[in-house]
Amino acid sequence: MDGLYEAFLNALRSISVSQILDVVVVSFLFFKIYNLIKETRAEQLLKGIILIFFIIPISEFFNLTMLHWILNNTITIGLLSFVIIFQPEVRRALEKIGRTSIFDKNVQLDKEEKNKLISNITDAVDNLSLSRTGALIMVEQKTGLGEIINTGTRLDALISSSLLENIFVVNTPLHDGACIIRDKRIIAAGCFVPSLTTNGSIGQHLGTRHRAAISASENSDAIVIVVSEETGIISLAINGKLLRNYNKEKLRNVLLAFMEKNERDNIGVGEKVKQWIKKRKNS
Ligand SMILES: Nc1ncnc2c1ncn2[C@@H]1O[C@H](COP(=O)(O)OP(=O)(O)OP(=O)(O)O)[C@@H](O)[C@H]1O
Repeated sequence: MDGLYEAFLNALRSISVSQILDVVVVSFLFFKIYNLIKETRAEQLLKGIILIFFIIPISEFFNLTMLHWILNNTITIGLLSFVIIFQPEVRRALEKIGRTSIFDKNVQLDKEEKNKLISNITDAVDNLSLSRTGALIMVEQKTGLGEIINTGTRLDALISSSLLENIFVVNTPLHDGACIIRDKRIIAAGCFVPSLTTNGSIGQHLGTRHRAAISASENSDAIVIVVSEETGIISLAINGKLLRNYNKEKLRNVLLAFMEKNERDNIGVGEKVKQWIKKRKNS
């Protein structure tokens, strides 16, 4: 027993700081990668690939030559197909990594400004829905929407519900396409979203406006609001998912929750430390 204990201690002593660091960094990376793709189509496939990684050494240990050969080749082809099939998810994940702030802090609206912005949006969207006027509104978050903005007409006007409503009046020059909101301003209108979603699970009854909204939310962290011209239904596209049947109150709550979540996610380490110290002082 003493020998075993001694051997255990020796094994512990032989672990270097760099090895511990190595394990911590790799675990952190795996955790981050999993977080990036969880709840996407890629999650199941990645779980499968990880499972195969564990089975490979077992098949080698038991000398199961054919299984070992098949699994080895599956891994190579699987990783390649993963990148090809899940190109939108991989792209979104890489963009998310690019958005991760370490020291920078986003310009944040104060509570009053945020409430005013949300009221302007929800008032306009509610009226557009009642009058069955089709609309596509993108609220920019951390991903810059410059590419989309450049396809439309720049307005750079302080947001108001009446201006937002006016943009989508049928047969006016800017009503077709998307309107982009950045901070408290309507930056552009009549913008073209360069792709439509290829997600096969979207209902056939949804046309190009809704598909463009989902695509925009697949490729950015923007909050995208759609009003259907046909039904007046208000939908939200966020992170590649379309959430249907919103009313004014529900939309207000969700917009507030998402904006606050994004703010929390986007603050830099410096700010997080400051908040932690403040919390400790107050407790
Ligand atoms: N790629 C795009 N970028 C921006 N706006 C788009 C894009 N594709 C379509 N739209 C907008 O959607 C309108 C067409 O909507 P369509 O009827 O095809 O979609 P829908 O999802 O069925 O919406 P609705 O329920 O309002 O009819 C276009 O006139 C245009 O304003």
